[in-house]
Amino acid sequence: MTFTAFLGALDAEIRERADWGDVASYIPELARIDPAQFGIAVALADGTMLTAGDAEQRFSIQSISKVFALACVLGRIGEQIWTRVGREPSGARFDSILLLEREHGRPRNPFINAGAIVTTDEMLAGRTPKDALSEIVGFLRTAAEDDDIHIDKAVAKSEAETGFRNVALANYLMSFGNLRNPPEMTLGTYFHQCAIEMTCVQLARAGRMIASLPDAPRILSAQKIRRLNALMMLCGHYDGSGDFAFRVGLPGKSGVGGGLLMIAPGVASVAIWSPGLNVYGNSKMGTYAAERLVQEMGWSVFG
Ligand SMILES: NC(=O)CC[C@H](N)C(=O)O
Repeated sequence: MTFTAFLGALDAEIRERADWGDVASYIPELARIDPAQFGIAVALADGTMLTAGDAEQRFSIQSISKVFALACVLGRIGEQIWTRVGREPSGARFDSILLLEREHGRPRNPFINAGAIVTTDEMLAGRTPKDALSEIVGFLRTAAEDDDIHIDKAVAKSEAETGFRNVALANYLMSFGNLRNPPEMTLGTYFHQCAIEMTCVQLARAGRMIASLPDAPRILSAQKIRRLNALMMLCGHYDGSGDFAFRVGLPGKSGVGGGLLMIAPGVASVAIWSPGLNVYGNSKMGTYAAERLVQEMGWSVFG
């Protein structure tokens, strides 16, 4: 079977299934989305892009934005970010507040909400929310070589109205002196960053630089690429990170909009979208598709 035929068969198989998982209900704009959708785009080292299903459908990238925000901050202040946020798996839900008290307001890693709020706060150093957001969106446009990438303001507004846990996290960070800007300013920026929408094709293109594909724009140093991959492998799926490594064996980052960016270093950048989520808040069918794809292609970094 050719690679394209495999992706088509995977799409057809998934569409037969009834267990899509549940869409994120705590963000009303995301709660309205039909979970029975699936798209996949694979950018390969030879420059080809293979797709199946709803690969051209825009979706809310949500926490996948955390990888690109971190890449911006690493470019801006480098190692200093690690004084404010750790780089260990949390073993807790993406929006958990539990460890923050015990660890004196230093979030475990930049891919859980508390850590990403700190990263966004750092993006705001010396600039307006508008400028910080322009930098993140601009970074994604450069990485994808596609200017048609935008923020869905309705999703940002929707989350701002109901994101009470993030409000709690930001205030808690502030109480430990680990937030420099007013919580509402940092959160407003964070909600807009999470509300960036992209298609699977755009996201797979943006991921090419993290996969070190030859045709990717050279924006990140080799060391930063290694570190982003390490963090994605260990922390990219919250308390489901171990399960993802066990089942799939590649660095990845999920978002509560049902998106999944997965990196086969030197080989491929893969974006998958299916909005129904599993118990960890990661795409249910997306994770299944990732597992099937990696098995078929033998892409696990563990051989
Ligand atoms: N897991 C996610 O994608 C979480 C992102 C979402 N904007 C939140 O903060 O809750």
